[in-house]
Amino acid sequence: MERELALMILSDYERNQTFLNIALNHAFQVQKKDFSKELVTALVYGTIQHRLMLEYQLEPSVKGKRIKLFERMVLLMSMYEHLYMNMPDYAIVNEAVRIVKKKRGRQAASFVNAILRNSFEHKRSLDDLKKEERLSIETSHPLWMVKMFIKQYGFKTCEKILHANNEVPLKSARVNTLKISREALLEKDHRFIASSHSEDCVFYQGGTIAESEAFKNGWVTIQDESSQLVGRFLSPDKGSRVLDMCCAPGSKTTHLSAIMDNTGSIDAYDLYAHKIHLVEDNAKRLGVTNLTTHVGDSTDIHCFEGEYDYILLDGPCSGLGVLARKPEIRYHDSNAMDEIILLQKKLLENAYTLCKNKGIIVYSTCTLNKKENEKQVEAFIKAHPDMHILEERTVLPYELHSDGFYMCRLRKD
Ligand SMILES: C[S@@+](CC[C@H](N)C(=O)[O-])C[C@H]1O[C@@H](n2cnc3c(N)ncnc32)[C@H](O)[C@@H]1O
Repeated sequence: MERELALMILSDYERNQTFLNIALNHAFQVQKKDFSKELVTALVYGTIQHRLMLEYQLEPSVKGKRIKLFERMVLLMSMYEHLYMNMPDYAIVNEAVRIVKKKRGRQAASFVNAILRNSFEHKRSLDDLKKEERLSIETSHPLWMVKMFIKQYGFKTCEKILHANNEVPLKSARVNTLKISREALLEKDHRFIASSHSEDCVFYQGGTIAESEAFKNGWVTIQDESSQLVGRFLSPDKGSRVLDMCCAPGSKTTHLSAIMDNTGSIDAYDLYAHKIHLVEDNAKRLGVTNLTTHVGDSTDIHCFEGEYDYILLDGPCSGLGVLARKPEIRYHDSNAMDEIILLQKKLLENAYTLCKNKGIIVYSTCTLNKKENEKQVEAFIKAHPDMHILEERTVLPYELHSDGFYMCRLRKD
């Protein structure tokens, strides 16, 4: 049951080039029978997370053969179970053959059977590969990304980042202090434990956070710990005027409201109407009342120029800090990054125009690509000598077992 469902999700992902969480949520919603969500999630995410290693191991047995999409996903998932799930080989092969026979017929099943038996018997060594290629296959990150991280962070740090990207992310949430204190939440539900690194963060040891009473009551919202650091990095004063230029789905906007205790005002923009609805739903659940949402292009907002006390620009980015949560991002086309860098530059330019004198801007991204982070800010302050860096921080994914994040606080004066 779980394996069939996981294969359906993997095939949907592969065919439609969708995001894994979207494919997963869709399948979970339509599935009526009882099944282990945890096992399906582990099979799907694990297969995509380790894809390069799985393909490397299968390559000698499949070389030159045309393989249909469904069979390809069966081979990858079975190889994942073989290498990473501690399952006996006969059980993996029997299940794969049963499923392929049911969906594709006898011939396809015997094809899969032969390939799996052959590749399970002959584990391929990585010893002859160059250092960078070996790291690329071993951790399943494309070679261009490995080279980029080595260049920007050095080999040792790069190695730690890549391994951290293959860990299972913690179930983190932010306590919504508009409704409850962290102490009171911990008292009410012992499945939450406090993080020692930041004041609003808790980790959940129960099932799904979104199904907990605490979530339904608006006491917590799902947010990674490093993302929570961004709101505190801006720390707008109570009663101040705040602009959030790229707000959806609203994790940081609603955090800013909590920090301001619902005082002052927040204008929150996003380019897409359907995403603004998510922000509004979150704001309602969390009891946020100082927020006005707008659908709009933040490179092109002209009202209230020079009037905002605080601006958050948590803009679009390549997402290379969240590869544990969204493993599929690592296989995206690297050329898209140049376009994003240009968009970030335009957004920063407009942040400058909208910020008042002595105002504060926090620029943040969930990527570790320095061209989108340090280099972007460097070019920005060069163009605007009245902007000064107050503090700059990069959180690497292995430091707090969180997403990787970059944040920079700047003042205009
Ligand atoms: C990293 S996400 C923001 C996450 C959000 N700050 C949070 O914490 O929930 C970037 C957002 O920027 C939005 N975006 C992209 N280009 C934009 C633009 N030109 N103007 C406004 N929003 C934009 C995207 O739709 C996306 O929702």
